[in-house]
Amino acid sequence: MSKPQHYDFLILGSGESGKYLAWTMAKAGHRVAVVERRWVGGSCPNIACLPSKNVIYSGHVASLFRRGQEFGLAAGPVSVDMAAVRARKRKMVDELIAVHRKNYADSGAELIMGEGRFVAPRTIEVQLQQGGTRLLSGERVYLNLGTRAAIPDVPGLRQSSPLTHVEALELDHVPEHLIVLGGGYVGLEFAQPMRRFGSRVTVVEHGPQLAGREDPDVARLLLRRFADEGIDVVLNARPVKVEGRSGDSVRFQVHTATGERIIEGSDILVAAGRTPNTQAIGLDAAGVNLDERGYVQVNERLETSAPGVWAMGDCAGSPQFTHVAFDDFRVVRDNLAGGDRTTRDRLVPYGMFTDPELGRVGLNEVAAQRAGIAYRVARTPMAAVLRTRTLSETGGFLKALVAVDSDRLLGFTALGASGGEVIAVVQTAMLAGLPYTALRDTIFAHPTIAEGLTVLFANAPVAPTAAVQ
Ligand SMILES: Cc1cc2nc3c(=O)[nH]c(=O)nc-3n(C[C@H](O)[C@H](O)[C@H](O)COP(=O)(O)OP(=O)(O)OC[C@H]3O[C@@H](n4cnc5c(N)ncnc54)[C@H](O)[C@@H]3O)c2cc1C
Ligand SMILES: NC(=O)c1ccc[n+]([C@@H]2O[C@H](COP(=O)([O-])OP(=O)(O)OC[C@H]3O[C@@H](n4cnc5c(N)ncnc54)[C@H](O)[C@@H]3O)[C@@H](O)[C@H]2O)c1
Repeated sequence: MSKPQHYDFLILGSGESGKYLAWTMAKAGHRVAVVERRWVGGSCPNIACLPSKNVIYSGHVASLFRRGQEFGLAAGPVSVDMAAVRARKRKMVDELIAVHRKNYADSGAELIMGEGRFVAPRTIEVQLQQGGTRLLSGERVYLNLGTRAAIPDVPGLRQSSPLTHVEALELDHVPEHLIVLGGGYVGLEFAQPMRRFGSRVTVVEHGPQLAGREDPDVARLLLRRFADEGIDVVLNARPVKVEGRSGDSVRFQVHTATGERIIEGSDILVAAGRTPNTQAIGLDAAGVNLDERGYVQVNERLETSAPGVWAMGDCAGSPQFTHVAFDDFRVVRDNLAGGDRTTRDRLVPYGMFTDPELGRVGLNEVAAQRAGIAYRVARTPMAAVLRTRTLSETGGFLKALVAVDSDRLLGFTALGASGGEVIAVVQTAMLAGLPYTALRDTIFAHPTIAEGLTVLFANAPVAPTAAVQ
């Protein structure tokens, strides 16, 4: 083996955690290299969070266009130009990539475009994008490998060349009939805008409800809203087989509680969870152990089984959100500076960018019941939050869980206009250890969605009389 080029920090994958670590350490004067095979800045700005929210917003505008008369606007027939939707998304992504490249240049961190593979402990061979190879070693090595769409083992599915979120974000036409496999985050965030662009959409979910980790009242409302928009949802569906080719025509056979069902569509989108990018990159040669699902095994300081090697973000089994990957960076950064920061007991908020939008922080009812934690519930319909009247977006509700033996906030769910924003208020109160009464008695600006918290908490939360249905 030729002699590797040595770095103080060698980072495999330029995702959320890796890029911030690279920029921070390079600015502090360290010699830093980041190896990235495709996406400058990782998934979030290129193929995940930000482009999907960009396209979702175009879908929202399409829905407002259709509702134009309701707002006193005489709208003609709506036509959707998917190539223009894509162009707007691409422009945003290009601008974000430029910002990333500038951050690399300004910080002095070296970005090496190519596929990395371990050939020895803390030593990576890179198949360079422009051809050739480079051998690199690191005093400290960080894995920020991310995940990719999992393709369930359904006969014919892989052969049908299904869309994943990557290809779905690059469509230049509206699919005639999109079948979405999976009713979780990705499935729901794609199903609704595609419907709003004019596609027929069928969501096939093998669980008993949409958004499986959420309370049934959240799932029911989303189901009703999807039905109102003309999205067909098949629950408790066991995929049997797929025939045909996505982009042309597909025939999807599913087994449901009421018997076999054939769904004929033009395209199929796989949104059924994630697979970590940890295979065939020599992690065994590096002494890095994986767990039974293929994620890198780490302790709460994100140290792997190999000395001098850390893992961060999705590939380390952290909750799969960009804000969590960012916090993984902060854990590593602070410990490098001599701190003692861990991933334990993090208060992780969630936002699902459906319409109505879902925001959640802390416990919901199913999680509290599963953990055997007693709680009281405060609940108010979004229609009682006056701002929603001004928007004609009155669907949804606010729901808070409060301890039984104190006024401590246990969790908060907002399903409705700005649901992903208003949770930040409750999250901050939870972090500060404030009782719910502090929010009840705060003067919030009128008319804002946050003002709804005073409405929500105006009446003392009550203990649930029965398990949530
Ligand atoms: C459609 C979609 C929408 C999402 N929306 C949101 C959202 O709104 N909010 C939110 O918080 N989260 C969202 N997520 C989740 C979020 O995108 C991920 O949790 C986050 O991007 C994970 O960041 P990461 O740094 O762990 O990995 P990534 O950003 O995936 O970075 C890993 C990088 O490593 C590179 N890589 C992998 N292997 C190698 C190798 N061998 N050599 C070189 N490079 C390699 C990959 O190319 C990639 O760029 C969404 C996910 C999807 C799929
Ligand atoms: N707004 C956001 O923050 C956001 C958006 C998109 C993705 N994400 C992250 O990415 C992760 C992955 O998203 P996802 O939607 O792929 O996964 P997910 O776990 O959220 O949902 C997958 C869904 O597919 C279903 N499913 C799995 N296999 C199936 C099969 N064979 N047949 C039918 N249904 C099947 C599951 O029951 C589940 O409901 C999310 O969990 C989340 O962490 C976040």
